[in-house]
Amino acid sequence: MVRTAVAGASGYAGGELLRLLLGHPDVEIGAVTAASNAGRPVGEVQPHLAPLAGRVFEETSPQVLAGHDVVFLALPHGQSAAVAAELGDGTLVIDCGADFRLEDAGEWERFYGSAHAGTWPYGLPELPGGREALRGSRRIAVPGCYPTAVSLALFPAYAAGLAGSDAVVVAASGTSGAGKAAKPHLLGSEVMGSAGAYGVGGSHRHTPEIVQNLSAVAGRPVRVSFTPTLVPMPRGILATCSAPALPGVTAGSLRAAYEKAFADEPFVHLLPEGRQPTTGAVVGANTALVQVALDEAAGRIVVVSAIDNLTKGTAGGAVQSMNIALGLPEELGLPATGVAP
Ligand SMILES: NC(=O)C1=CN([C@@H]2O[C@H](COP(=O)(O)OP(=O)(O)OC[C@H]3O[C@@H](n4cnc5c(N)ncnc54)[C@H](OP(=O)(O)O)[C@@H]3O)[C@@H](O)[C@H]2O)C=CC1
Ligand SMILES: CC(=O)N[C@@H](CCC(=O)OP(=O)(O)O)C(=O)O
Repeated sequence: MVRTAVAGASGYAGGELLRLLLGHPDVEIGAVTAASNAGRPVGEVQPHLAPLAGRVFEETSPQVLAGHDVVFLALPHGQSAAVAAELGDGTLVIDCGADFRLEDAGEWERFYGSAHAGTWPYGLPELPGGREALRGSRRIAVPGCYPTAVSLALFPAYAAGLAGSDAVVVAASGTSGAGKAAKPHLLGSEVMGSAGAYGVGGSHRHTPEIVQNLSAVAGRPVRVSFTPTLVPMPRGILATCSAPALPGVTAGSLRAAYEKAFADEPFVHLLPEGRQPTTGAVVGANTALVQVALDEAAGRIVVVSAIDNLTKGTAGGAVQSMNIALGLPEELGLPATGVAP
């Protein structure tokens, strides 16, 4: 059995990690740690995790996290590096935060306003070369939830050389993407029955991560205009992405590129023509649904993807990457089906 610990287990990402780890046949759950909730029973804070109800959150410290095969970090940005530094190379550390995702230190400093901690292998196995980067790794940076939805949607077009360099993305997210901590704009009375944009004008910190992924696949710089929006639902991201269609691209060649890219992917499904992804269909699933179309009049490739931000967008992606790093079957313990209605 693989002995795991979850730091930040009282939060949304930590709670989703625990839900998935409870269903993983090769895993046992060791330490579950928190900050302000340390000392409280898990059942009080995460009532959906009934099998762990009697456990108590411990403090997040190197001593508590020592002695595990795998440590998942689901901590606020900037907290991971100090914790990871205390965990030796014998431990697989999987960071759900942003600290180790970006390769460009300048971009990190520009968007996060602090010193760059470094770069770890990136936990999006579906990207070209993604699995190879993770096998045997002892450190993994889990992608941001928007970059997961957007990169899965657009990388096949860039990998096949079908798309020009200017991508435009508008993505809607459920409120759990913002974490559990109380924030005025997330009050029920502010969010219910209302949708709005934020991080407009290229200022959202996921922009450089999306640029990094698509540029690596394209082999040239890709510019991305990314606008996130907040919509009144607890979970889910719906990303509507477009890029110029290069000369000669047809609806047939585009669809063929996407069919090829996802043919062997256990968790990414290209929907039959005419059906569109919905977030409701992936709630609780480690699945991305994708549809692609050619807008001939506009000369643009349009791709829509849907994920659950907490599952494929965070915790599911983290467990999938753990499986690959440890040489376990990639799909082990991961739900591919959603909860409906
Ligand atoms: N929510 C999402 O969809 C996604 C989240 N992530 C990433 O996952 C990480 C966690 O996010 P999320 O679960 O949403 O956030 P939450 O606010 O829901 O949870 C944060 C967790 O971190 C703990 N914590 C807070 N401050 C500290 C500290 N100084 N030291 C140690 N622990 C601390 C909290 O403990 P306590 O509550 O006990 O104070 C809680 O367990 C973030 O880095 C986020 O970027 C990544 C992708 C998507
Ligand atoms: C709705 C909402 O607020 N979403 C978050 C993104 C969540 C996520 O993936 O972010 P990390 O980079 O923090 O891991 C945001 O826009 O900041």
